[in-house]
Amino acid sequence: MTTTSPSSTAATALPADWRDLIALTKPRVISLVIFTGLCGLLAAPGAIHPVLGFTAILCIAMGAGGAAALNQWWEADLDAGMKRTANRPLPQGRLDRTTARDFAGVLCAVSVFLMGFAVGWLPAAILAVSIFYYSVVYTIWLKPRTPQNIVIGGGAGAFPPLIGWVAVTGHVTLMPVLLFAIIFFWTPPHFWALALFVKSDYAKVGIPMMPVVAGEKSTRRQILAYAVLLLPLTAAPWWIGGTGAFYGISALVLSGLFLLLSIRVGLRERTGPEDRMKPEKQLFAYSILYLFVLFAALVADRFIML
Ligand code: HEM
Ligand SMILES: CC(C)=CCC/C(C)=C/CC/C(C)=C/COP(=O)(O)OP(=O)(O)O
Repeated sequence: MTTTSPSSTAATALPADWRDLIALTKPRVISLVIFTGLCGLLAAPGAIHPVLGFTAILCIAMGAGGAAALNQWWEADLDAGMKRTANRPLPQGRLDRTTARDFAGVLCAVSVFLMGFAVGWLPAAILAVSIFYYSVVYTIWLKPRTPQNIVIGGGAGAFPPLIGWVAVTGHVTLMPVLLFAIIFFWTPPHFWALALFVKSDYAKVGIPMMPVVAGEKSTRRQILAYAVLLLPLTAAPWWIGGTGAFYGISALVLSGLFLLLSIRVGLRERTGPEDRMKPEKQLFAYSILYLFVLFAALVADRFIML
């Protein structure tokens, strides 16, 4: 993919600004990715030397940032066509594509090798899989092809707590798999709530997101189905004895509210223009707060149980 606008050609001569490099890593989105990775590390049974723990989180941050940068490098032309993404550094021509690609490649490579040499090759392998999953499986393969792109692609952002956990314990058990599953099944309602109110953007650039292909009604029902599933799934770590009641009750309350907001979105039949979709915007905003607080409760519970 090449950026062809005259303004971007002129801008390739400019030195890369560090703020644009940071923007390439989608810092706001990956803040939650890093947080869930940190929570996986802190909730795992056992201990890790603080320097190694810090290194593991740094590697997750670099890997997630590098994968997000690869995503933006690949999608520069698509991003240029959508209102939400048109101001990014590549479509604006503030950064040249080669710099972006090299920056992304270095971040990804350093994250995997540093994780491998300093922390362990199992967390490094899972990190490599998640980078590949986001930048190739989701971005290149699934996203332009199927409305199930984020259902299958949801795996990409679900790995960090598993990586954090395995960095401490050295092996995969049911608990970190449950943490993976929680994020995996959280992703569709998180994203489709947003997709409902930016549907026209995706339609314009031909990305087959669920509301564009299956329509609003079907998307709303599917959001509701995932929210129903999240209620028992988020409580499962408590039921299997992996956490105490503090986490279990927090999960039920948080997921109960998630379900209520999803019912409001899921059962809505008539909607106005995209800028009037208040319940959808509220569900999207809450989805982010929800995951932050749920994972914070997991860690708090571990310290309560000690
Ligand atoms: C395939 C999976 C996912 C898709 C398609 C997706 C999509 C999106 C999109 C399009 C946005 C708007 C961002 C923007 O305008 O730049 C967003 C926001 C966000 N996402 Fe996701 N997301 C996914 C998974 C995740 C995961 C796994 C996490 C964290 C665990 C996450 C955390 C966030 C956060 C924190 C924001 C808000 C960023 C802000 O405040 O600007 N997302 N997501
Ligand atoms: C450790 C590791 C590699 C984790 C992967 C982390 C990661 C950044 C996961 C979230 C996936 C994500 C931000 C999708 C955004 O969708 P999009 O890319 O379709 O959004 P856009 O339209 O805003 O570009």
